[in-house]
Amino acid sequence: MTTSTRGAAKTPAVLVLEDGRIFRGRAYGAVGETFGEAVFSTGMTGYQETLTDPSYHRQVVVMTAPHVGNTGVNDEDPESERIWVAGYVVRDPARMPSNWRSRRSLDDELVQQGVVGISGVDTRALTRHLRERGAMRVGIFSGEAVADDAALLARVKEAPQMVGADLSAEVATKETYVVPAIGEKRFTVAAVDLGIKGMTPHRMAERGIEVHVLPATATAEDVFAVNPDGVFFSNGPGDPATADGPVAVMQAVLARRTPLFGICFGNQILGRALGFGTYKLKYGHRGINQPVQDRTTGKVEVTAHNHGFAVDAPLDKVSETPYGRAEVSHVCLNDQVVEGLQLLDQPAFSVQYHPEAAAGPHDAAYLFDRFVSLMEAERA
Ligand SMILES: NC(=O)CC[C@H](N)C(=O)O
Repeated sequence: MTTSTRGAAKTPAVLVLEDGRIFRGRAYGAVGETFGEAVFSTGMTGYQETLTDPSYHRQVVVMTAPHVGNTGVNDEDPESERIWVAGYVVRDPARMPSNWRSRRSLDDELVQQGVVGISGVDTRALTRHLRERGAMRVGIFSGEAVADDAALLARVKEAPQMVGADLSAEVATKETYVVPAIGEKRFTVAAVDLGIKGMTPHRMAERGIEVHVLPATATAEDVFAVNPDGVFFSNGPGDPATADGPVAVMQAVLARRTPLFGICFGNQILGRALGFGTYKLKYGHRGINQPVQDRTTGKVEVTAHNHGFAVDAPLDKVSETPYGRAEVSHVCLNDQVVEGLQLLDQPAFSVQYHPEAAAGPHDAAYLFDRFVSLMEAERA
C-alpha cells in the first residue's frame, strides 16, 4: 500500500468482472486488491455521503459522473465514521480539489482509509455492461496484486455473493447511543440500527425526537425498554432475506401497534414482516434523481436511492396481512418497483428510498413529518 497519491496515479490497476470483462486503468486511493459486488451510482454530487453510507458495505461503487473529487473531502458530510464501500471506480479524478470546506483530497482520504480504487476507467462502458448483464462480483487489483487475468478472474469467482449476505451486524453500532432532540423533546423513538446513516436520527432530532439508536441485534424487549412513542428500522447492507431477527422484532412492534417507520432495508423488513417476499433487482437503483410517486397523494418526488433488492408486493390491490390491510404507497416511475408500503389499519409505513436526503433532493422530507403525525395521533 502506498501513501503517495502522486505515485499511485502512475500505478497500473485492473478491474475484473466475474463474467470475464476486464477494464484497465490506474490505481486510485490505496494500492492493493479488493472484492465486492459491482454497482453503479448516478449521483453527480454527494460522493462523501455515498462512500460513508454503511449500506454500501461489500460493494464496489462505479461513479457514472465523470469527474469525482472536485470538492475534496470535508468533515461535515460523512454519513458514518468511515468509508464503507469495498472499492471505488472513477473515470477522471480531480487533480486539484477546490471548495471552502475541503480539508484534504479524496485520493488521500481513500489512501488513509485503505480503500482500493481505480481511475481512468471508461465508466460509461462499464455501467452499460452492468445494466445489460446485471450487478455482479468484481475485483480491483493494483501494484503487487496484479497477476495474469485468468488468475485474477478465478479469485473474483471465489468472492462472496451479495445474495444471502447477512451484513447488518457488521456495520451497526455495538452499543446503544442517544441522539438528543434539538429544542424541546416531544417524542422518544427506538431506532434499530441495521446500518443507519447519520442524517436519519438528525432529521428526527430536528423534529423534537430523542432517538435511541439500538444495535442490529436488539430484541423486542430492548426496543420496548426504551418506552418508545415510535419505532424506526434503518437502511443497511446485505440481503433482506437473511434478516430474520429484525423481521421478528418488527412483528412484535406491529403486534403492539406502536407507530412504525422504516427506510430502505427497513422497508424490506416491513415487507417481510407482512408476509411479502423480497428479490434482487437486476442492477438496482443508486443515485439522487429517481422519480417516485406517492400514490396516497398522487405527487411525484425526486428522490435519493441506494437499493439492490426490492419488495415483491402487488401494486394493484390492497393485501390482507396478519397485521391488517396493507398497500403499496410509493412506486418508482422508471420501472414500477415498490418504493413504499403502508398499513391501513395501524400506524406503520416505510419507504425504499432516502427521505433523509444525504445526499439528495429534499422532496421526501415530509415522510419524517408523517411519522411525527402518527405519534401525535397515538398520543391524542
Ligand atoms: N440502503 C439500503 O438500506 C439497502 C438495502 C439492501 N441492502 C438493498 O440493497 O436493497
